[in-house]
Amino acid sequence: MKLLNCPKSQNRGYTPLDGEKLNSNLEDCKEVFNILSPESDTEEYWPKTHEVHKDLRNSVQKFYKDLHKLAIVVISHLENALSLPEGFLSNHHQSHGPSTLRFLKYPTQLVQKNGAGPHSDYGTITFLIQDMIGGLQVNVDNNWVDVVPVQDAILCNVGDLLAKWTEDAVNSIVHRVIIRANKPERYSIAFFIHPVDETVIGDVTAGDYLMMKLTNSHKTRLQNVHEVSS
Ligand SMILES: O=C(O)CCC(=O)C(=O)O
Ligand SMILES: [Fe+2]
Repeated sequence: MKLLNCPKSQNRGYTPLDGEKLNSNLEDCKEVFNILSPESDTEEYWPKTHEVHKDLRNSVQKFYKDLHKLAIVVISHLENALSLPEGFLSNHHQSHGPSTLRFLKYPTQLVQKNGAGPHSDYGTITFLIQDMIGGLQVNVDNNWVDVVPVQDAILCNVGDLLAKWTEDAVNSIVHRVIIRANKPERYSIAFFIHPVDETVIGDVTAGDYLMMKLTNSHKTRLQNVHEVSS
């Protein structure tokens, strides 16, 4: 199956195993497929329809919309819990905004390897769905603690912009993925909920912050099209 590589200035489409570093000091070992909102999604980044199930794109777009609705509910509850005015956070999110749905695959390794380097997520909140293989860890007081997979659970992480926005009433958490030796390949899905680009948070706009973080994590891309085993 052929997939168009993610352009450096954007966060969409396919990123190969060596295409991204979530922590500048470490090579990641993961494949990624990102989609933006259905309104800004274009066919060119998808595999050709004869290579995948014909409903794949529609189902993923519907999944995006459902997750976005759920995110607005969670963000509204957060406003309430943090005694913020109604709409203070939620009004700055739109279903056709820059939130990103990401599918990740971590291949089997013979020795333990870094899957995704230590980082915090960039946006408002992240929903994370992981399979039962394990390897996700959060950093608590300088110790790595396993996030033990729970069937059908959705994890919710606080992102950097939400921490800034709430003046650290909530904090983004540093996390990573390690690939333990001889484990089956691991799959996860992340939905990054980002405010619309022009939202001013502290001394930055959400769009500028996101662009700065994404540009740092994307390595130089040498090829445009990748042949991917399905
Ligand atoms: O695969 C995972 O469980 C985590 C991925 C992640 O943290 C990310 O893509 O930001
Ligand atoms: Fe993350």
